[in-house]
Amino acid sequence: MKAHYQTQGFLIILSGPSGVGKGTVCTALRKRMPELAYSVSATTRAPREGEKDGVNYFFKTVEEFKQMIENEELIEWAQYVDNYYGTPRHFVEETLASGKDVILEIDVQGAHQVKERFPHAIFIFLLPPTIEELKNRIIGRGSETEITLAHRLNAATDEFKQINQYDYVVINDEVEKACERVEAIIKAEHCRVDRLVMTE
Ligand SMILES: Nc1nc2c(ncn2[C@@H]2O[C@H](COP(=O)(O)OP(=O)(O)O)[C@@H](O)[C@H]2O)c(=O)[nH]1
Ligand SMILES: Nc1ncnc2c1ncn2[C@@H]1O[C@H](COP(=O)(O)OP(=O)(O)O)[C@@H](O)[C@H]1O
Repeated sequence: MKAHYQTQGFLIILSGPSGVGKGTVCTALRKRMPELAYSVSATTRAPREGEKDGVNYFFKTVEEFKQMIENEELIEWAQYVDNYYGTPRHFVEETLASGKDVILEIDVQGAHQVKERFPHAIFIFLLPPTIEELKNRIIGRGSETEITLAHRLNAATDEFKQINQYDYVVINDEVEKACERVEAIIKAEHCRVDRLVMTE
């Protein structure tokens, strides 16, 4: 008898409201788990100070983004507060096939689409300890005007309602603790009985 784990990598979805700390937790997680591949999204949003094309996002014009949708180059895409965001297909499929796990840091609408196409993906909802803290984090980041802040908080109220569609919830009270929880989830998922492959 030979036992081994499934050789295809796992698709991990880290989602949750804007400002909860998805980017921060993902960056810290990649330090803890360098074997985890991170999918860089395409967006029509303007780069923030310090953001680099191909590192934080692939920055696209609306025309370029629409062409990517047309060519089926995205596994999911969503319009979020006036901009388009989407996950390039090629990198995700190639990396999973090579046996590496891939993490997507995407909004709740996108996570919903991924669930339809990749039902075995691992869905994690990152939750702020309180709404007040969520607001403070968005304000603290200094990236929003009063109007876009209000839009993001409104979107968050709808996003919380989707929490039951996720496999796991991780409260982002402290970055390191949240990372430990996500790491524990990924490691446990690798040992699930339905991931086991037995041969003679
Ligand atoms: N559906 C989808 N959402 C994405 C993607 N990339 C980023 N997002 C989400 O879009 C929202 C806005 O992202 P961004 O403007 O960078 O703001 P921030 O995440 O709040 O810093 C966030 O909820 C992101 O997680 C993607 O490829 N697909
Ligand atoms: N656990 C935490 N405690 C305090 N501040 C945090 C925590 N996680 C993230 N932050 C801060 O909150 C803000 C939003 O985080 P960010 O990673 O940009 O969120 P998201 O990617 O979900 O929009 C940033 O200023 C970040 O430094």
